[in-house]
Amino acid sequence: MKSTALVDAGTFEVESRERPQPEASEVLVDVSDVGICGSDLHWYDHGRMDDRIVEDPLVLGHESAGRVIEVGRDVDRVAVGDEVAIEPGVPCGRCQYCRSGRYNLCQDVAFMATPGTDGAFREYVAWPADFVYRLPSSISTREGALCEPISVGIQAVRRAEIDVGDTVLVMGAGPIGTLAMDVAKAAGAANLVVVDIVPSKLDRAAERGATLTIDARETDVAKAVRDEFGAGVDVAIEATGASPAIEVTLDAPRPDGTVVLIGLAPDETVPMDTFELVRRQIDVRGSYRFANTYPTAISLLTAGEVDATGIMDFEMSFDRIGDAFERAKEPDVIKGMISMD
Ligand SMILES: NC(=O)c1ccc[n+]([C@@H]2O[C@H](COP(=O)([O-])OP(=O)(O)OC[C@H]3O[C@@H](n4cnc5c(N)ncnc54)[C@H](O)[C@@H]3O)[C@@H](O)[C@H]2O)c1
Ligand SMILES: C[C@@H](O)[C@H](N)C(=O)O
Repeated sequence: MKSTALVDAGTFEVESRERPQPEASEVLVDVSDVGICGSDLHWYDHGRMDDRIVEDPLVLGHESAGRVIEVGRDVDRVAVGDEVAIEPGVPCGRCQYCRSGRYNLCQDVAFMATPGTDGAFREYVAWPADFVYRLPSSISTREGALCEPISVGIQAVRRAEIDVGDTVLVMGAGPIGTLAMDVAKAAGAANLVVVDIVPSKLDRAAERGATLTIDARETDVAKAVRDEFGAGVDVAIEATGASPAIEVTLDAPRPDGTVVLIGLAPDETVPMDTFELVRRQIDVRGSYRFANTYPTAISLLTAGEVDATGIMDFEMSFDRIGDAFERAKEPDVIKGMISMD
């Protein structure tokens, strides 16, 4: 089968590999669509992330979907011919986090497109059947591939415990912030404030339902929020990973409000006014990956509550993966897709 691996920062190599054989509990998926995630771009640009280094060729891509073409002998939850979304992280199933349903915190997880676990930029993936989800006929595999970033949004909204009628600020209108906004709306948020520094992304957020958009380069966000909503927002979700944006997000909630941090700022130390956080009794929560979210993502797509297609800016074929990665880095792009067929 054809596969594309990152061999060094900025260098992909097309490889011919053995087509994988599914084990008894696995399925073989003919991959049809893969989204390009910011972390794929990070691996591509730097060949490393925090203390993890790409030493052996690594297949990127962890937002994927396709068609089941073979099933292992113990598999009965999906069948040959089913279109499925692939959940990219397979946890150990034995640790305290797995056993309590918080498998996103498993320390022994095999997560696609991180050193040691190949991702989906290859023709076929053999994957545990428990981590593939059948897509209804109304959902395309292109949309299904985006169950992954939708799941990041669902996890954050669950962590935020959003209530009906809440005012929610989302910092960052990239794929994660935009999809988190959709999920927050589906969870009952009445006012959705979206902040970014790219005007076209703010326009798109307004088109899909943001009630207020703020350009952080021109406006004092905390003041704008207080002018509009008095004491501040109920919930602020950080989805940029940029230090100045994280600082502003921490300042956005009303007393007793909540901040959920999704954005990763791996090389930065972010100043935090702990006195103010304590005085205003703010809950600051991290949100890491996701657990038990794929069925919800599929339901939200089916109900039309999340618009995955609306964030897709372009689709390129597998043989143009290098061009696609370069295009995906442009600031106006929210999501680039690779069509594997
Ligand atoms: N916690 C997790 O499980 C998890 C999962 C996926 C992604 N992430 C992280 O979430 C963050 C967002 O992911 P993404 O793929 O949407 O990233 P992205 O880079 O595509 O989007 C980030 C957005 O933030 C905007 N931005 C940058 N600086 C800003 C500032 N100072 N003020 C306002 N907006 C600003 C950018 O213009 C962009 O639209 C990243 O840090 C990513 O690593 C975390
Ligand atoms: C969760 C996933 O989207 C993220 N990029 C990660 O690697 O953790």
